[in-house]
Amino acid sequence: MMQRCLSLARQALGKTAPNPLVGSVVVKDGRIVGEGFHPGAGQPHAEVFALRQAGEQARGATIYVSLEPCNHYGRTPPCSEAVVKAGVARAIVGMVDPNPKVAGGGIARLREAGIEVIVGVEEEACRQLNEAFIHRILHHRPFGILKYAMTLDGKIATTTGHSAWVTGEDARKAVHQLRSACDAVIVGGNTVRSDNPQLTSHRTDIPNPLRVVMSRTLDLPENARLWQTEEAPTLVCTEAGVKPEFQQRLRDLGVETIELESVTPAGVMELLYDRGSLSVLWECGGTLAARAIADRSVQKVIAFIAPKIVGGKIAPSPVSDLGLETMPEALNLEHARWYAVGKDIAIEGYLSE
Ligand SMILES: Nc1nc(O)c(N)c(N[C@@H]2O[C@H](COP(=O)(O)O)[C@@H](O)[C@H]2O)n1
Ligand SMILES: [Zn+2]
Repeated sequence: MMQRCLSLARQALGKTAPNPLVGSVVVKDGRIVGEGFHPGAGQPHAEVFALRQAGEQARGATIYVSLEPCNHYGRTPPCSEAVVKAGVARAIVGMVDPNPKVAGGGIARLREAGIEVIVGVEEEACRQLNEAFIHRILHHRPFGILKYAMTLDGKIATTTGHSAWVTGEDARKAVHQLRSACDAVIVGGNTVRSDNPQLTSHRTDIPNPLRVVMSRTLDLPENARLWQTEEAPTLVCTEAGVKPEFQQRLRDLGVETIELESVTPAGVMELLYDRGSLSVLWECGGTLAARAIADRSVQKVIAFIAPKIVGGKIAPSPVSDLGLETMPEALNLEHARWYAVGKDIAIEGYLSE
């Protein structure tokens, strides 16, 4: 049943920021009588949909929910009260809500009302689904994911800068899916000039992230595909007073421009936090990736590795200088795992906090 909650919750991937992904199921006499998920901020929570569908059958039933029911008035009233009012006998909760406004209060309220509560069922899977929400709540920053595709000899392009395509079709589709699950995707000016990317999900049935370009100099092409594709919003971050006429031309094309005091990864992550982002995908080149890692704007790394070799002394690699001199200084990914994606493999893991 908790797995069912998780797959319901996933239906809203990329749509709930700054809220978590949550699914809920109401079970009576071994049969599902109600289910729901949280579709997005401002809309009812998962439990409310599941209880609504269950109606009178919720009385004496068991409710499963992947995140502790909330116990506060936010954009919506507390779910704990809705669960109590519905006369549910038992609640099975995936994980405690790290939001300080909840943090065990929802569970305490249910117990106080005489409801039996079991906490921590499929907890690992529940935590993983909401890793970005947990990070955002605890660190007041979006969760940063660095994604890159490289050859077996660690290059993201040839010595001439040619990079289309390092990996095969399956890995590219996986990246489109990943973009759709994130709230923003960031590149630097170099990537716009060299790759001219679209940075969309390339599908109409899944969401697109906000596309963010970091460029101190605004040395960017007038006809980049980013300004010519309207299916996703675009934000260009630059410094005060840089190329005002070019900024105006971008705005005329529907691109938002913003002047920051300093265009650093941490500065842009702060801006995206203020705008409610949960997860941010870094799809940049090696120089910006190194800066993002150095200022702790990357929490997770997903590397796609293609079984091909390009060689070349000056061919670019996915992360440039981190100032490390010996192998023991290397950043080891925690909880690393690998899996096949078509003919390529993906390795992912977490940078320690
Ligand atoms: N248990 C649970 N189910 C859901 O479907 C949810 N969206 C949440 N979210 C928690 O409540 C906070 C948001 O509240 P509002 O949508 O503003 O009313 C969010 O931060 C979570 O703590 N919980
Ligand atoms: Zn709620």
